[in-house]
Amino acid sequence: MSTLSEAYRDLPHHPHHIIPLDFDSVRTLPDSHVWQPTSHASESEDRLSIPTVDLKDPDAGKLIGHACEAWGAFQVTNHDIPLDLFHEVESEARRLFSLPTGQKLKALRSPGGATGYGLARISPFFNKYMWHEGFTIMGSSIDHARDLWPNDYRRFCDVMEDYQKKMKELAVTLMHLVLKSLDISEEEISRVVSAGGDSTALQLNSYPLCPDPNRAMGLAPHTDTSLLTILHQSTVNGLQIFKEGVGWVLVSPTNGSLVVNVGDLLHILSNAQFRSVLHRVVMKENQQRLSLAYFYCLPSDFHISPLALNSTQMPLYRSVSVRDYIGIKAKNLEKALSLIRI
Ligand SMILES: C=C1C[C@]23C[C@@]1(O)CC[C@H]2[C@@]12CCC[C@@](C)(C(=O)O1)[C@H]2[C@@H]3C(=O)O
Ligand SMILES: O=C(O)CCC(=O)C(=O)O
Ligand SMILES: [Fe+2]
Repeated sequence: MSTLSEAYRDLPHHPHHIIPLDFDSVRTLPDSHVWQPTSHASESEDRLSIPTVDLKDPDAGKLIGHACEAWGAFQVTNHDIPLDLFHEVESEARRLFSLPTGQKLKALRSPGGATGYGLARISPFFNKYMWHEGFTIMGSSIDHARDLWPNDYRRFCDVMEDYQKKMKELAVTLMHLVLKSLDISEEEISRVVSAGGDSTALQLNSYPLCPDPNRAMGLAPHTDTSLLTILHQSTVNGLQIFKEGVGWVLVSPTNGSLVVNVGDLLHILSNAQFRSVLHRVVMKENQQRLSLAYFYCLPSDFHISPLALNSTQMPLYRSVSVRDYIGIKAKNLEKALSLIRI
């Protein structure tokens, strides 16, 4: 099996698109980080929100299916992940992002690497920089953590491992419900879900305090490449998802609930019945914002094609390896799905 990180090895980034700004040293927003003002759904539409699904509801599978079809996203409650764990991960993430820039750069993602400290991978597609720094973990974080805290890395690694373990269990539960709602056979469900187990990533996102939040962009519009993404947001607003016919809709953090997004791989697998959701992070508040995004993906040598087809449906996408899809998306951020359309 080929790990997910292998897929990024031949897609090196220029250091300009890896090294974040020294956010602590700037007093005004540099021109390189100034974006056009962002549009927003109207106030009445702003009251719209993505569906919330109680995981203990006997109808959870059906409700998740409807949410994925209508929104490509939902919030999940009653997931049994203790609130304390979110607080511990947030506290370790804060410890990391509050290190001096020179120290954080010791864990910088290498040009062909997938893990470590740096800008979002989508950075090269935009002519302005985002007000964002990230830290990507795939399994153990020991190598980077040792570089950051030579004598004090254990706690960070343990907390991140514990969180990834809990997230994986939740992702497996959600994947079973999602795929069942698509009427995919048990055999196919097991094949997909078991392949996903070792191809996951945890992204710690920080949106530092910004001198001019209205002209900055936290994270530019994108869809995730994953099957599913499970997101925890700190108490600060900023995440918006795009709903056709409505516009950008705010997803406010609610204590303990997690946001689940449909990613491109599930979009392909479901033959576009569940569409990967466009989302972004805007900087409206005068506070640092943190989020934890867990990506449930597939190994790079997995060949993905539409599975949810009845006898009258034609596949909309050709079969493609995850490695090739990531390669296509690395060159064409927005058009990747249309480039594999039959
Ligand atoms: C598994 C992954 C998804 C991701 C690329 C990555 O290897 C780890 C970082 C992820 C992230 C987080 C911020 C947004 C995003 C588009 C990016 O630039 O890096 C996603 C990537 C993705 O979904 O393609
Ligand atoms: O910070 C957020 O709320 C969203 C993060 C995100 O979209 C991502 O990591 O892919
Ligand atoms: Fe995302």
